[in-house]
Amino acid sequence: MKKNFLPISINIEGQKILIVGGGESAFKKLKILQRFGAEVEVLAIDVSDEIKQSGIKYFETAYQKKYLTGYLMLYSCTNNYELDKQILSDGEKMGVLVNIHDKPELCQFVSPAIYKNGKMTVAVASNGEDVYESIRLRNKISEFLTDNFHKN
Ligand SMILES: C[C@@]1(CC(=O)O)C2=NC(=C\c3[nH]c(c(CCC(=O)O)c3CC(=O)O)Cc3[nH]c(c(CC(=O)O)c3CCC(=O)O)/C=C3\N/C(=C\2)[C@@H](CCC(=O)O)[C@]3(C)CC(=O)O)/[C@H]1CCC(=O)O
Ligand SMILES: NC(=O)c1ccc[n+]([C@@H]2O[C@H](COP(=O)([O-])OP(=O)(O)OC[C@H]3O[C@@H](n4cnc5c(N)ncnc54)[C@H](O)[C@@H]3O)[C@@H](O)[C@H]2O)c1
Repeated sequence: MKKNFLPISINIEGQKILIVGGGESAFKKLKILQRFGAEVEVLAIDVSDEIKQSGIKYFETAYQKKYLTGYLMLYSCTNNYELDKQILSDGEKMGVLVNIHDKPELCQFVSPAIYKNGKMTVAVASNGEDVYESIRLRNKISEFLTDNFHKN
């Protein structure tokens, strides 16, 4: 079924967010979420050293549905498509919003390309259909704003 993603801004200051998967993609996602004040936790069979050293709470274990309790939302960055399908189904049942990294067909929400400067945020998205165009447009906007308004 065709998806229609509504762009909204959610307050995640102090909210618990779970990342399933502990590799490079999970680390990138962690950095973005921390910029917005979330209390991020990571659950994965193997958690990378850079995630361990970032000081966040992590669980080095295999995913199970019971671990979803208490989270506002969840980002899955695993390397297992069947597991990702299961996580989406579990999230829907448990009332946890699910994003499966780079898999729009398994996402309840998608992440836009962001330019953030103080309280102002510009978010560019393509309804999950053309991420490279989102990144290109964000970069153009970012250059324009930096040149015209945010010169140091
Ligand atoms: C904007 C950003 C936000 C973020 O992730 O926070 C984001 N992707 C980012 C980066 C990025 N994504 C990809 C690469 C190349 C990596 C590589 O190949 O090495 C890089 C570059 C990189 O990693 O540097 C590949 C990719 N991504 C998706 C697919 C599948 C597909 O499109 O079908 C494919 C494979 C495409 C192909 O077939 O080639 C899907 C999604 N990516 C989205 C968001 C959502 C759509 C948003 C929208 O509506 O436009 C959506 C639908 C789901 C989601 O993940 O939420 C972040 C910008 C970081 C920044 O610069 O700030
Ligand atoms: N690395 C990138 O830059 C990149 C770029 C584009 C797309 N992707 C996609 O993003 C996803 C993740 O990429 P990555 O490079 O971070 O992968 P990775 O292989 O480094 O990490 C996968 C993580 O999933 C965990 N995992 C697997 N099965 C699990 C289970 N049952 N329970 C708990 N944890 C489990 C592993 O322990 C590991 O920490 C993949 O689908 C990949 O195709 C990654």
